[in-house]
Amino acid sequence: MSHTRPRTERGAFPPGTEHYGRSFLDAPLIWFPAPQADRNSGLIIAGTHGDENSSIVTLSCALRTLAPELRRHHVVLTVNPDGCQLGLRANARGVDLNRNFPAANWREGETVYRWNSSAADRDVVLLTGDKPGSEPETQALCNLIHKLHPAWVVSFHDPLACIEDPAHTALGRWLADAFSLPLVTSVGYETPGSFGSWCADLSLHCITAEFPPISSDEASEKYLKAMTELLRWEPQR
Ligand SMILES: C[C@H](N)C(=O)N[C@H](CCC(=O)O)C(=O)O
Ligand SMILES: N[C@H](CCC[C@H](N)C(=O)O)C(=O)O
Ligand SMILES: [Zn+2]
Repeated sequence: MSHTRPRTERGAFPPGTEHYGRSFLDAPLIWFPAPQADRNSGLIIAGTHGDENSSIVTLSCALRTLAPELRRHHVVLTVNPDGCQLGLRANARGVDLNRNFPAANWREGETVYRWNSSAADRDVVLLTGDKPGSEPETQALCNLIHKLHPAWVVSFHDPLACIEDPAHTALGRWLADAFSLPLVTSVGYETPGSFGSWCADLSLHCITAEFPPISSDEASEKYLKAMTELLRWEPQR
């Protein structure tokens, strides 16, 4: 039996999508439960930053490529659908969701990011939210994780071109090899109130996978095999 659907049948998602809340602008927050779920199932997320499209598209392509009954891990393609619709890093309220998680290190006020990969400085200002976990997209993802108890989470971003796995695990090494990206213990700057900070407070293993600055078109070719294998990854026995 083939592990993949023929290309002609990859236009539509397999059935079985569920909703876990609504965005600020009332878009559905969608997740894709794993047909092969068990206590080892992880959660794969993308689109926390709505302007980081290449991993969203590649993860979508992988979901439509793998024979659905073989998927072991749950997926959220787009944590921040309003940001995607508006072409924003932030959500529709100007909050960087990856600085809004109710982690012990959450900081009130503003945060900054780089305009694009050519920019030397992080000088574009966003908000961190009125309080930890103030945003509906953040709250809904936290609730989904409390319900699912995933064994691990892989969170896709771009364009820093690395696999950040502070815990040095087999999955981190596998990702670095499969995506041909360097394995690091930190992205190299502080991210208070980030998803990874919140996971660390919960002792939930979180790996951040940062694509390089690459188009969705190129990423869907270069990384489709690795992303499809990630959806059914299991540790070597
Ligand atoms: C260049 C891009 N707009 C950006 O902001 N890059 C990083 C953050 C990357 C990410 O959130 O995945 C930055 O340097 O702030
Ligand atoms: N480029 C991402 C890095 C996230 C780092 C990760 N360790 C996390 O805590 O989510 C950001 O600036 O939001
Ligand atoms: Zn990002």
